[in-house]
Amino acid sequence: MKYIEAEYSGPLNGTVHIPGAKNSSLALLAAACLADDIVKLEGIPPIDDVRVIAEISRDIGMKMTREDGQIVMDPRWIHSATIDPGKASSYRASYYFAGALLSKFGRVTIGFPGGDDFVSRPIDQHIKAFEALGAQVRFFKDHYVVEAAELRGADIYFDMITSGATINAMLAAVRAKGRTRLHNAALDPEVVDTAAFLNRLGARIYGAGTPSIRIEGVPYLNGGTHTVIPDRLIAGAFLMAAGLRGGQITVMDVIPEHLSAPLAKLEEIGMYVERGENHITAYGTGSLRATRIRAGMYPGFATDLQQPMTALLMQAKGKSIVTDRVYPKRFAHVPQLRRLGAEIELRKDSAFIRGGLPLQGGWVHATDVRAGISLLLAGLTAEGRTCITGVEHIERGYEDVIGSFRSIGAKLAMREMDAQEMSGEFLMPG
Ligand SMILES: CC(=O)N[C@H]1[C@@H](OP(=O)(O)OP(=O)(O)OC[C@H]2O[C@@H](n3ccc(=O)[nH]c3=O)[C@H](O)[C@@H]2O)O[C@H](CO)[C@@H](O)[C@@H]1O
Ligand SMILES: C=C(OP(=O)(O)O)C(=O)O
Repeated sequence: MKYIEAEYSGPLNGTVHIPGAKNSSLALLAAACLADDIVKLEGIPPIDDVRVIAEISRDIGMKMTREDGQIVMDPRWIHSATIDPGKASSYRASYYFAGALLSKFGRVTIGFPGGDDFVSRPIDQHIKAFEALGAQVRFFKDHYVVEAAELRGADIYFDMITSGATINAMLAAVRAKGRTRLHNAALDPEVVDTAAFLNRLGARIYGAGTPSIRIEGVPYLNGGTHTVIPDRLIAGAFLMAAGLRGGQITVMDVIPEHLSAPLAKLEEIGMYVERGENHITAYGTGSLRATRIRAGMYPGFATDLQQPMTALLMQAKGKSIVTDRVYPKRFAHVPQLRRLGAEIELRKDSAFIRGGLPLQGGWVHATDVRAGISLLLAGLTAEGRTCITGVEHIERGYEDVIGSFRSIGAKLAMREMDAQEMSGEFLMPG
């Protein structure tokens, strides 16, 4: 079994090129099914979730190849809208295949979504959107079936702001008959990116990035080329790393506006942030102030950044509080951080952090991609060796986590467990 070994590293300094966004890529790759000709996508990261999509694409007859850094998708020969339950449940965004295949096939059979486990991740709003457009949805043990003889435009009111259901409703409505209006839509950059991509193929989506999106159905979509937006979550975590020990990190090829809320927090706790046109530099000043984080939907502080932020706030003297309004139970990283000596209490859906305490290396387990990054950052500030298992979760979102952090001076290595380590002595649950 693989694990990441992290050692105390001192200030981190350097420049990191930020890859295309995982969460946008997963939507765009499924959205390519809607086209009637070849689609080329630039900047899709070669991460594990994308490898699963390549397998699904092969199963349904969509040719997917990587040529000169572009992903080329040929949706003209798709012959099946049945997605293997095992593959669907090995990542979260498989649900986009339901929205993307429905208008062409009238019936999609697909396994339940997997992905990071935050206690509860319902898909009722996706189902509500499909039903509003005229589909019937039936549930079975390990899969569900979405069926619609014809999709007709409708008004859809989301009960809460959800990026996944907003994108999925757009995918289903693009080739529906007539006008669809999405109310209380998510504002996330990934929603805007998916709409921009579909519009490039000939879709008519208006208002993406606002709470009201209007979609005028079209009978077909052309091929085309699109570049995925940069990964704001990877960028955010690197910028936080600059604050750990007073370093200086520049993230290149980003859209600084996508990170407004986290950057404001970094400044609030005493870091210095310089915003360029397509880059951001964060400077750690060596002393951090405690603060209050309330993770919320975009443009709020991203739930996917509260875990690396927690690792950073462990370095800020005083009491910080982190609350997650999107996933109130998303604190699986906390018991693991405690194993390194962190004093963090979980009360009423908030983490109360007593910062400024020394950390001591140990064995910890990453239960999801951002928890893994949180543990990695903490490991870089702990005395001795921190060993992080659950690497497969981190690799769902990062192409080369070791290489990219090493390029800024982090002492990290990928290791294989030896016989003694495999005996389980080090793998006690949190
Ligand atoms: C692949 C992908 O893009 N994943 C991201 C996406 O997940 P995902 O698309 O699953 O998250 P959503 O934006 O849909 O979820 C937002 C909130 O709505 C709730 N909800 C959502 C759908 C639904 O049918 N019913 C419902 O109650 C969720 O429980 C959550 O509280 O957005 C999350 C919130 O920014 C991020 O943490 C994930 O990294
Ligand atoms: C929650 C995340 O991913 P997913 O929705 O794919 O599980 C994440 O990227 O932090």
